Amino acid sequence: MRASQQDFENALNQVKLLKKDPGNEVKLRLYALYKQATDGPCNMPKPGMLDFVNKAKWDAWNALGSLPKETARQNYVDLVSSLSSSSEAPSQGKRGADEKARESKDILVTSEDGITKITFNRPTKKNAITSQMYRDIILALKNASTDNTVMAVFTGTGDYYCSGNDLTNFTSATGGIEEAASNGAVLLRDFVNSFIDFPKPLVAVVNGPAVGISVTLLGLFDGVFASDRATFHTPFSQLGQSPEACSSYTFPKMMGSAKAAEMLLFGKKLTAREAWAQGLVTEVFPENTFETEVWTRLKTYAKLPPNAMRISKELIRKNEKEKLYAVNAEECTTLQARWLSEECMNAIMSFVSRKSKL
Ligand SMILES: CCCCCCCCCCC/C=C/C(=O)SCCNC(=O)CCNC(=O)[C@H](O)C(C)(C)COP(=O)(O)OP(=O)(O)OC[C@H]1O[C@@H](n2cnc3c(N)ncnc32)[C@H](O)[C@@H]1OP(=O)(O)O
Repeated sequence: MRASQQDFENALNQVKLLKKDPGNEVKLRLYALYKQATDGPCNMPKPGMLDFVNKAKWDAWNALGSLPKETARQNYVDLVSSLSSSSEAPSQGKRGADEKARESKDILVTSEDGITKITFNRPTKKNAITSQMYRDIILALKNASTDNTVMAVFTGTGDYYCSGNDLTNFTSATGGIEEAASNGAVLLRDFVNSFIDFPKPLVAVVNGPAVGISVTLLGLFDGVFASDRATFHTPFSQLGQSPEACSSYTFPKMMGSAKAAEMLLFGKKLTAREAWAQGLVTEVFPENTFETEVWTRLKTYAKLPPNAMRISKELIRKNEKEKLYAVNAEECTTLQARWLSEECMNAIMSFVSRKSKL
């Protein structure tokens, strides 16, 4: 839900009431988001190099580029509410730019060397994404879009990159199935929009097999580095479901309709090299040197001028944005109906109730 004028005013009042003095970095983010929300993109003349205070303010505001006023307002409200809750929980450590930053159980978020690393961290379930993990990722991307890191990188703990949506999300939801489907569609739309909106380079380090939504999202990434052990599988028809994360648009555009249908309709699982040949993967690395090679590469990329990368990304993506929002909305409406279908319910029940393989 977008922040209303009232939310914004409440946030402004709350800043005055915050008991805990936020650090300079947070103050600068608050300043920049406030200016962007009220005045739009940075219109302040660039201060001289020795005018440190105004230069820091200018840098923070200018780094927001053409972030829409509405989004800046929302980010401001979210930042204030996260500060308010952390002031109520004094045991939480201070957030620094180049240190391990935020942690939740199943999604790890760290910032180091200018990179926000977001890790699917549920290896016993092959990193399947729960409802809470969707929400954690939305928040992590929102924070990373305005902090001082240069890019965001997704990866997985253990042998899998991610096994897609946790198929028990619906069976464990409280309330009726229709309500769960409706809530699921809203959550999914917000989740995918947070990838469409992410302003900095977005990279996936695909350390192992990827299934479902973790594959379809890759069409919204700027770089996909895969181990040669990775596979890419979207078994939507088998699950009685339909594609999401704008893949009904990005996949045919990227690989042509025949190859997109092979994945999205017939559920063909691709090897890393096949995915590379279809343009879904940027580069494939041998498993034994994968981590070292990829992270060395990413650290080099993270030293490139951040504003240039952000502006170039905006140029590459901006003509597609409205289309992507529309595709996302339509896919979510379609899925909401699919989740209530017999085909889908049967598929989910058969996964949930499958016998032990022993
Ligand atoms: C209130 C509403 C909330 C809604 C939330 C929003 C909804 C957004 C939905 C977006 C649409 C997304 C679609 C998709 O992503 S479709 C793809 C879904 N994923 C799958 O179909 C994969 C299912 N899993 C498997 O096929 C196999 O587990 C896999 C091939 C991945 C691995 O097989 P393997 O034999 O190697 O390992 P296990 O099967 O023994 O798995 C180990 C344990 O992990 C559990 N597991 C794995 N994947 C999932 C999953 N996707 N969901 C839930 N659990 C998963 C598996 O059950 C094992 O658990 P146990 O050890 O406890 O048995």
